[in-house]
Amino acid sequence: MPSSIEAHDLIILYSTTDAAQAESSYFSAAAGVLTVADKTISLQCGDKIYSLAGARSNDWLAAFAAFLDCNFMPHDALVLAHAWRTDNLAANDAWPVDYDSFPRVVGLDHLRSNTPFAPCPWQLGLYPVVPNADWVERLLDLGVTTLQLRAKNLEHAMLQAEIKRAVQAARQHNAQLFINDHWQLAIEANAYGVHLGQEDLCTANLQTIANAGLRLGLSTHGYYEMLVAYHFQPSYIAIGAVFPTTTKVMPTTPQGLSRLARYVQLLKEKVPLVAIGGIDHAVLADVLATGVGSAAVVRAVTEASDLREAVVALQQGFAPNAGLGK
Ligand SMILES: Cc1ncc(COP(=O)(O)OP(=O)(O)O)c(N)n1
Ligand SMILES: Cc1nc(C(=O)O)sc1CCOP(=O)(O)O
Ligand SMILES: [Mg+2]
Repeated sequence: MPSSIEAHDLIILYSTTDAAQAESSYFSAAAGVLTVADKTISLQCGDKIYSLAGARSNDWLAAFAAFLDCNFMPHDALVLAHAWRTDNLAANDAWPVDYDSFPRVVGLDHLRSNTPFAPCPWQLGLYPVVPNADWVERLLDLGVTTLQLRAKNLEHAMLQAEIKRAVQAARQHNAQLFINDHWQLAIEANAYGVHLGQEDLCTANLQTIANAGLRLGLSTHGYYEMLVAYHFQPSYIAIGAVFPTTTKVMPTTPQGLSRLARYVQLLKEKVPLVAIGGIDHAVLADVLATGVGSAAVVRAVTEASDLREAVVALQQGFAPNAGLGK
C-alpha cells in the first residue's frame, strides 16, 4: 500500500480483498481507485463508480496508461484498455473499433426496457434543437423534418402547453419532433420521441417510454457513456460536444473530429448516430465526412442572421448534389 497519496494518483488494487482492506482515505485522496478482479474492473472516482466486465489482454494496464496519455478521462481510457487486443498492432490502424472486443458495463440490467424502442431513420439529417414552440413552428415552415424542443426553466403548465403545441405542429408537417428531458409530458402529448441525458437514465422509466411507442435518443460524451447508452438499445445515440459550445456548460472537453470518426466506426452499423456541439455550416462537411448520419445544431439556427438562408445552406450540406441537373 502506498505511504502517501497525491490528488492525481490512480491506485490499483488487485482483488476485492485488497479493496475491502484499503483505507477509505484512498478513495477521497486519489484521482481514482481501480479494483481489478478476475472478471470485472471497477474504477471509483469521487462518488462515481464505473464497473466493466469482459475479456482483456495481458497488456491492458500498459494500454490503460497509453490511453490516459491520449487525454481520455480515466473511465474512457479504461474502456479502451479493456477493448485493446495485442493483435491490433498488426493492423493498419491499431485503435480498438471492434464492438465485440469492448467490455460490458455492469449493473444496468434492471433499468433496461424489455420492449424495444421504436426505430427512427438511420440518417436523421439536419436536427435543430430549439427552446420553444414558436421556434419549432418557424423551422417546420422552412421544411425542417427532424427537430427537438429543448425548453428549460418553464413552469409545468407553460411547459405542457409548449409541448402540446409543438407536437401538434410537427404532426401537421409530418415531422419528427423529440422532446428533451420531459418524458412524461412527451408521452402525454404523443410526441415522436424523447431525448434524455445520462443522468436521466436512473430516474426516467424507459419501459413506459418504450411501451408508449416513443423513440428514445440518448446523449453521450465518451466511450463509457456510449456503452451505457447502447445497452439500452435507444433509437439513436448523440455524441458531443464535437466542438466547443457556448450554449451550455459542458463537463467534458470537446471530442474533436478524430474521436468522432472513431466513435462512428464503433457504432455506425449498430444504431443511428447524431453529432452535436459547435456545429455550423462551416464545419458540417467535415462532421459528415466521419460517417455520422445527423448533426444537431442550436446556435447555427437560433443565432442565424438570416434563418431561411442558414437552414437552406445546412440542408444543402446534407444533400450537396440534390437539385443538380434540374
Ligand atoms: C441531439 C442532442 N444531443 C445531446 C443533447 C444533450 O442532452 P442532455 O444531455 O439531456 O442535456 P440538455 O440538453 O438537457 O442540457 C440534446 N439535447 N440533444
Ligand atoms: C444541448 C447540447 N448538448 C450537447 C452535448 O454534447 O450533449 S452540446 C449542446 C449544445 C449544442 O449547441 P450549439 O449547437 O449551439 O453548439
Ligand atoms: Mg436533458
